[in-house]
Amino acid sequence: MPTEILPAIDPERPLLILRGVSHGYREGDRRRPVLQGVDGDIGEGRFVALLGQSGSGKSTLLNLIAGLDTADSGSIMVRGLELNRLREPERTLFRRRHIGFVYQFFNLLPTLSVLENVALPAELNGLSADASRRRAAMLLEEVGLADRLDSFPDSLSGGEQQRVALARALVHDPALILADEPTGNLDSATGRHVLALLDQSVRMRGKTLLVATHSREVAERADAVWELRDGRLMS
Ligand SMILES: Nc1ncnc2c1ncn2[C@@H]1O[C@H](COP(=O)(O)OP(=O)(O)OP(=O)(O)O)[C@@H](O)[C@H]1O
Repeated sequence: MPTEILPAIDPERPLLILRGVSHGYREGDRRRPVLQGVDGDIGEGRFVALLGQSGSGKSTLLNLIAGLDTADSGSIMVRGLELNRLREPERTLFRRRHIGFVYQFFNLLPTLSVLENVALPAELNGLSADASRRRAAMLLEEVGLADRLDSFPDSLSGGEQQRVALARALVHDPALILADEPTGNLDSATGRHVLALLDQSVRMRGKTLLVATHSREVAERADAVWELRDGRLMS
């Protein structure tokens, strides 16, 4: 698929602007609303924690920002690029190029080695196999896994798998990192380590981070806290 079809993002424009974002899911013959007019802005290099009760719509919002789904109405702009105007193949390219995603259950590919898992997003963005592997190895060293490059994900602990997932989210130098309960499946000490690495990606690499979480500890580290209540953001 040619990468040229993705409209350019403008580095001068605000990183993320949400205006009146609404979304619901079909339930029988009606649509049950989940998000009902979400407004919010995130500037470059900020760490925002997204809180809200179970079922309040945190994952729904992250999926919309990642371009995995299209909002029913409203506007989601990433550096001037209006996601709701993109067609499916463009949204795939947008996500591949500009988003790093960290999931609660890691989502590593079991048949690829640790190094291959991390190198893949860089290769998908057109970097050569050699350069992708070099960059992947460097990031894996930074998260303390230099000696596990040839291991397979199922031989790693949860915390190690999440560190691989974090390296994978950074390898293609995305504009925005989205993390959905990244510490939710880890014990508290391991969760703290992963949180410190996420925080480092903001403080040292200037990355922008939006983390859906139930953890007060994550919220305390963040620059700002968004809380989803009744389909809207309270800040
Ligand atoms: N694909 C889907 N089809 C139908 N309903 C869905 C779908 N995805 C989510 N929902 C519903 O939308 C609501 C919001 O779900 P979502 O996963 O976004 O909440 P959440 O805040 O991330 O919850 P949690 O903290 O439990 O992960 C829930 O009621 C959920 O059942």
